[in-house]
Amino acid sequence: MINASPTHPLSALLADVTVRQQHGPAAVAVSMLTLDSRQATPGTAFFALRGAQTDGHQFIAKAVALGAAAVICEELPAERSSDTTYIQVADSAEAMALMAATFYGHPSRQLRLVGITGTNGKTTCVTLLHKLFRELGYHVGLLSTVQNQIDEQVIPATHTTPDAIRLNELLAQMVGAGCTHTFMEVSSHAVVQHRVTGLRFAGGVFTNLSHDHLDYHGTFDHYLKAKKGFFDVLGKKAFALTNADDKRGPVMLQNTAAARETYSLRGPATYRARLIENAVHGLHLEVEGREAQFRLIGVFNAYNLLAVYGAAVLLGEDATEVLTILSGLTSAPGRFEPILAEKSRITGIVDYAHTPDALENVLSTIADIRQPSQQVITVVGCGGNRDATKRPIMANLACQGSSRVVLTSDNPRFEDPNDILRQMQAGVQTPDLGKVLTIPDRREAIKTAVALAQPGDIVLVAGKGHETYQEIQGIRAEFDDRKVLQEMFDLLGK
Ligand SMILES: CC(=O)N[C@H]1[C@@H](OP(=O)(O)OP(=O)(O)OC[C@H]2O[C@@H](n3ccc(=O)[nH]c3=O)[C@H](O)[C@@H]2O)O[C@H](CO)[C@@H](O)[C@@H]1O[C@H](C)C(=O)N[C@@H](C)C(=O)N[C@H](CCC(=O)O)C(=O)O
Ligand SMILES: Nc1ncnc2c1ncn2[C@@H]1O[C@H](COP(=O)(O)OP(=O)(O)OP(=O)(O)O)[C@@H](O)[C@H]1O
Ligand SMILES: N[C@H](CCC[C@H](N)C(=O)O)C(=O)O
Ligand SMILES: [Mg+2]
Repeated sequence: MINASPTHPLSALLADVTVRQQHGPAAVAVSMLTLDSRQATPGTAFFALRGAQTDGHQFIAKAVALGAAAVICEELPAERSSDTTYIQVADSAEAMALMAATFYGHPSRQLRLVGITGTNGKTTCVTLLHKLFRELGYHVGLLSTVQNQIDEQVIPATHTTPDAIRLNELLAQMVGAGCTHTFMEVSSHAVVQHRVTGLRFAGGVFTNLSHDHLDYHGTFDHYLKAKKGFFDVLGKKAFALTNADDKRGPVMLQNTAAARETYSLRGPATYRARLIENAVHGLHLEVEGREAQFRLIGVFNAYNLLAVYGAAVLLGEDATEVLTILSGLTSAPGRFEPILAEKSRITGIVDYAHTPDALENVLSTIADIRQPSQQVITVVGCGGNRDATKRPIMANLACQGSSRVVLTSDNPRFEDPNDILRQMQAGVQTPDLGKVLTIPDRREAIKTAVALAQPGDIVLVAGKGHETYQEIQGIRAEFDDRKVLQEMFDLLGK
């Protein structure tokens, strides 16, 4: 983690940290922070984190051998170097976040930082907010699954929410570039791993909660608590905006000190909207008494638009101006992105639906806007080394909403793709068996779906959205659903 920040005395970096034990001088100079022993150099502070795969405490000696000036850990090693200062804390990840914020000069305090959390819709909302605030004339930062941005400058993203060191480094760059606002996704992993601890948020937004990541969180209740943890620590000057129509929406705000605000398409709320039409050319909504046409499609996007509208108004923007700009915006890449076959009028849709709820929403949106003559052919897979319990559910949902389904691979990672596909097949009900094909190679699967499509039909390719790779055994090979779909339209003369 290279940075150009000046050197800080360790004692200054510990200002917000409760130290259990200290061995060595606190005046030692720290020029870099890292959570990876392999990145340690002289002057580095190394944080020993307990991870999902391994325990960073095992690598303390390695970091010290590479010159680490300080080690922050939960358990002190028995053998210690006299050239290194050892700090024992209750939670290394928490200490890392607090120290990273101090190291980078608390950039979140110099921005209006808004975090969006929820199972689905985070990328869509932060991307819309970034575009909206750019059009409103601000310098704006973005931290999202697809990419990070400072105004129009793109900085590739490795995570939905970066680790605390990288996150504060990026926020500091945003401040340096004159940004006044930053919109970021807050994943449940990020909350649990203290990636956002110590940041000052101007607001938090909740989209929805449904089945995902049970591999990591263990139970739905733990997953809910992770999301709620974000609102629990918001300050009293912040706003907490929640989806009143989601069963878990009100729960999120139970223990927050922030101002409680709500949005709803169904009942009373701070920000209310009414669906007038969900059509192939976009949504027609009435938002707080004003009618507006939007380019985004699907009732779920009415929620995203309303959340964005509410957040913008809570940040002090003019409601009419916000609506006018929002009505012209397009969605994030790979979210209900159309790929059209000109000759055959087949509509390809690439969408990042990788959870049961997202897939159900996308398919019901297609059902709402399609003509009765249009058949829906769905290509879908489930990620490897991720929540396996969603596999049979997603296969069944694909069958419920489609005339034909091609089950295929989606980043099998270190799992055998055939195992994943067998688990998906287990969710297919007997009457649906005839409509399902299983083709592990994603390119072949898309080709087959295009070959099956009749003129005018709809081919939904779900799960990878903006992703430009297929990850197999740790290797990412180039793969873009949008390009492959277009390639197959051309190849098959559609
Ligand atoms: C499950 C998970 O969240 N893992 C994250 C976690 O890694 P980990 O717990 O597996 O780490 P580990 O391999 O056990 O290692 C423990 C510690 O030892 C250190 N180490 C390890 C080896 C060594 O030689 N030296 C050394 O110091 C590691 O740097 C680490 O600090 O901490 C790492 C550092 O921050 C992350 O990069 C890593 O993200 C992995 C790559 C990942 O795939 N995460 C996904 C699941 C994730 O975070 N997703 C969410 C979004 C989900 C959504 O959008 O819905 C996200 O925010 O991106
Ligand atoms: N408000 C919503 N409710 C339900 N489903 C949604 C909503 N918004 C988007 N979706 C569906 O979820 C998919 C992912 O959307 P998006 O990328 O905005 O979510 P995300 O929360 O950022 O996901 P991730 O956790 O992977 O970062 C979309 O492609 C769409 O299928
Ligand atoms: N943020 C999610 C994205 C899943 C996207 C899907 N294509 C997959 O690879 O499983 C995750 O890392 O679990
Ligand atoms: Mg996202």
